[in-house]
Amino acid sequence: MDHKLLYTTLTLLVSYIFLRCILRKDLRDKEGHPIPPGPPFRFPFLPRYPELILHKWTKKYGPIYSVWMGNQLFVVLNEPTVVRDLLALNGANFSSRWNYFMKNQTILKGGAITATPYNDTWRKHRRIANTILASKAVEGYTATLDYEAHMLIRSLYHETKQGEVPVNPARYVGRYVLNNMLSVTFGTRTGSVADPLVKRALPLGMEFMRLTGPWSNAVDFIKPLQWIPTRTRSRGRKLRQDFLDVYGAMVRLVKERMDSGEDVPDCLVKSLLAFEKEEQLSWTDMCMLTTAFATGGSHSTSGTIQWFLALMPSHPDVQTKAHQELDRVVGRSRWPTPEDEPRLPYVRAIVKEVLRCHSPFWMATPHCSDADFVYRGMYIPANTVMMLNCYSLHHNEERYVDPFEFNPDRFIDDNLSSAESSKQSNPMDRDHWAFGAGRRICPGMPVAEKEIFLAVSRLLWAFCIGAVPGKPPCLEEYDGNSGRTPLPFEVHLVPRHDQVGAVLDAKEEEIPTGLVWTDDIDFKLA
Ligand code: HEM
Repeated sequence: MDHKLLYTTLTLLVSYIFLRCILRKDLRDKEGHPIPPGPPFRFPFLPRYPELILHKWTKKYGPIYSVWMGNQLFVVLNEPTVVRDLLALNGANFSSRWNYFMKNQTILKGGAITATPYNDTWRKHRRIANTILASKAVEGYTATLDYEAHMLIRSLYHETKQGEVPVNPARYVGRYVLNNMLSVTFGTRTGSVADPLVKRALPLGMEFMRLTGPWSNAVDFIKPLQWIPTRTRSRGRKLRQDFLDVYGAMVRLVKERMDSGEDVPDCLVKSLLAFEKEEQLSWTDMCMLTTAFATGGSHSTSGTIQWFLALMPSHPDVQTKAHQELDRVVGRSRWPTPEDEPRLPYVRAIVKEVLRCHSPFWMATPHCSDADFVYRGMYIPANTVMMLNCYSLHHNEERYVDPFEFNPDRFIDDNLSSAESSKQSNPMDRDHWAFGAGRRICPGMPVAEKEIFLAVSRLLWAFCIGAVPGKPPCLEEYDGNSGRTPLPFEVHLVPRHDQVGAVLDAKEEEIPTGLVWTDDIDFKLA
């Protein structure tokens, strides 16, 4: 073979390999059904704010399309009927999880419910979560949620010196939802934003959201990168250890309280310890299940309340309407209670609109298919990642008039809870998709909605929420790759009327029975 021929052959070979690496693969099943259409290239990761490029593809390729991430096929679902048909009606096939390197293999190692494949272990863990989080069980936590919402508003009122000093609400809101989750999970709470557990637990949640974007880590899609000891991989391993240390110490504490004969309030760990043998729960199972509640349940809810606070300064008209409703229904001599919820349709509508406009997860949590499937003449192979594209679903012009406008009025006649709404037969009638879909739908919906309602209604009852001059909260960019929270911002919380202080301080409420202050406890944090 002369040099020229060798050179040409090598060039052709390299070009062939290169093109195989960057061009999409056209898969078909035995009957010739093609995979859903999609962009012509493969990607090692998608750039920051992937929802923007995905939405452009929705406009181009329609209600269902496919994307190759390295050698892994993703199918993106953008229209309510398609989501219903695949994730709900064919849930037996589309309820597993893909084995992401960072989230599923490194940090959660297939645990914490959310990373568990669709199998008997998932069924067992999900049953436990459903029991703790069912609407009926949530009634039992109402006194705690009520108390924590009061403490949230009161600490904001005093620590901002009645509206004089602007505040970054992240720590306050973070502690509010963390305390709720600590009560539900461990039967305990923290005493102040300076508590070591607040300082330790909130950053762990943030680190998890930064490390686990469904599109953002090249290491998830390019296998050889998984063998290299990168900084990201070390961060993932450290985070797992931190989860085990922090929440392991908390589980141990509940066990000690129970062993010493203390009457620990009903909580997740109490149930886990009761079912430990019967359900064959390992120590790691228990630590990871509590991590799912304390981290997954806190960050998402806190993000939603922070988005609400970030949105309000640029929507004085919305605040005025909410204030009028609150004055009419609740008055100024008391604050709104959980019982007021059905009579505050505009406040409820604000909560739904925040979840639509600023879902804490634009891509929910991806599902995965177990077996080959054909839908509308398109082939979806086994082990395909099924992506619920909340961004496109929430900006669908057919479902929402002026979808990019923040307009709570669109939900004014919607008196269903999110859990009820998700069960409607016409998927176009569902309020929003922030809690996911199908068999893996968020089991925390009832408690999350109650927490958000209490915080939002009381913030509106107590304050006019305004921007710091020259520093409006940013509504376009955000922090996190899977869960998203606003970039750090400050607001002025100006008491709305002269009875706010008197009502907030009227009585020193008692901590709901059995909850102990963590200040008094040696947490043995590693
Ligand atoms: C605004 C608040 C919340 C939002 C937006 C939210 C959203 C989600 C989403 C999108 C999923 C994935 C659903 C799917 O795979 O289709 C999920 C799963 C989950 N959520 Fe939530 N969530 C919130 C609050 C909570 C709370 C308060 C808890 C617990 C107390 C919780 C516990 C869970 C668990 C355990 C899963 C895993 C379910 C499974 O894989 O079977 N979430 N959530």
